[in-house]
Amino acid sequence: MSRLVVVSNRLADPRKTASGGLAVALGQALQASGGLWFGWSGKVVEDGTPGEGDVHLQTAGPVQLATVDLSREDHDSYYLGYSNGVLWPVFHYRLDLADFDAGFIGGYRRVNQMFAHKLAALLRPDDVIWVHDYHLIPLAAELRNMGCQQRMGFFLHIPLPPPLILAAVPEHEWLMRSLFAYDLVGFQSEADVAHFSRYVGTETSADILGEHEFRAFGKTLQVQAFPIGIDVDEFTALGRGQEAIDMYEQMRDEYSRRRLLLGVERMDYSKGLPQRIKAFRQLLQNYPENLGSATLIQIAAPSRESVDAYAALRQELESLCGSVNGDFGELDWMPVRYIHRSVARKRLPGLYRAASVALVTPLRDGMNLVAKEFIAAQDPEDPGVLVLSRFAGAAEQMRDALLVNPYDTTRTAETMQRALQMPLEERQRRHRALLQQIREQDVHWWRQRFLNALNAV
Ligand SMILES: O=P(O)(O)OC[C@H]1O[C@H](O[C@H]2O[C@H](CO)[C@@H](O)[C@H](O)[C@H]2O)[C@H](O)[C@@H](O)[C@@H]1O
Ligand SMILES: O=c1ccn([C@@H]2O[C@H](COP(=O)(O)OP(=O)(O)O)[C@@H](O)[C@H]2O)c(=O)[nH]1
Repeated sequence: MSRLVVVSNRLADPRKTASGGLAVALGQALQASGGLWFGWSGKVVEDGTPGEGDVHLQTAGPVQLATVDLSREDHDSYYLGYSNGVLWPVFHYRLDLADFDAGFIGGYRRVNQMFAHKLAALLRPDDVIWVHDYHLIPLAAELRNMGCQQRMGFFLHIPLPPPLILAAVPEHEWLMRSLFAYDLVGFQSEADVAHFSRYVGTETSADILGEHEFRAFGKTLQVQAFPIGIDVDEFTALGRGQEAIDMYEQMRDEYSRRRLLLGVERMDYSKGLPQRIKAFRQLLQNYPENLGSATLIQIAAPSRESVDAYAALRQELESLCGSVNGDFGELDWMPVRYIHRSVARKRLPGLYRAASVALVTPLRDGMNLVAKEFIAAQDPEDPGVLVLSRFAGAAEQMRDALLVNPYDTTRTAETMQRALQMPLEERQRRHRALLQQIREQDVHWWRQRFLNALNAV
């Protein structure tokens, strides 16, 4: 049987809990199949030489980890600069936040070439290679240049924007052409597939052979939606752990007289945090019965803090939380509990279970695994309600959540109120349907479907 080789910028020891959706999901997927996981070690070498980095090999259960260090210059131009300063904002429709510094692309190409070079030395002829995310779009093209002929698939964890937005990236043609070095490209949603198809139709001379098949640059490419899921059983088991139980009991006691609304994410402008706080303010203003009761716990885990847009977001969010607390808080009640730290994944199920309402309201999100984890953590007899942005990839699957447009503050506040007031029978019915959905399309289903499609090419 072929060995699975997974390549991603971010990786984590699959035996330990990780934060960040990609590392969590790939850890779970690889734990099941075994194989090699190749990526950045997370280490930055201050005086390292650009384009060079040591490879560290480590065995973690059925998975072999191969990680590469990055020099400071490579980290800043490839990871912070091009990946998170250009591709991330543009792919999340935020042209206003993109920093099109011409210096970044050199680092992006250099690191992709270095990854290809280091990875090629570890490959076997019958390996199946699965590359992940926007950091590594040109990796297959680099591997092919070096003569690698293995099957290669690519999965984009973030959204693909419509062609006219994508075209704002100066190197868009090169990036999209690079995708044709893969045998299969997967996106999170049907909307992303439609954007790819429109791009190919309007910006290239490719032939559209079918809904999922494109031919260009002498190569045929399969493209499909593969919405990522979670390991529901693993997450349920995490919920039975002592850390989660302690967290649940602590929250339940503290909020026995109050209603808890919860937001959990990385501090990222794609997650719609300021808009959420504004909607929560309106909830307190328009529905005064919530005063002294409704409490929003907002976990905003630090992320990519050296990118300017992230530092600005932090300031804006802290000022909004402060003003809601100043205007509405009482000596014995603060409406917003904002925490700029990550919560260990082991404790999260307890926090989710204690919440009456989860607010998952990104302005744009590839998928959003928190939405799925929240459903997995609920007590089916007395479940909380999921308020979900229609702009999260998860909204294509999770139709029984309360879907909102996070830009529409008044309606989002109205939906928060509806969630807080939802009768038990409706909560149970919606939760049942959502739980069934996340069970059917879980992380194992995602991995199997992608790999089956890749093997069938
Ligand atoms: O690695 P970081 O820069 O610290 O960022 C964390 C990850 O963020 C993004 O996650 C995405 O993948 C999730 C799983 O498919 C998906 O649910 C979410 O909507 C995406 O935003 C990013 O795509 C990853 O590469 C990062 O590792
Ligand atoms: O304080 C935190 C915040 C997030 N997470 C985890 O990080 C992942 C976030 O994934 P998601 O797809 O929601 O968003 P991303 O951060 O990948 O954009 C989820 O598994 C969360 O449980 C965590 O463990 N602690």
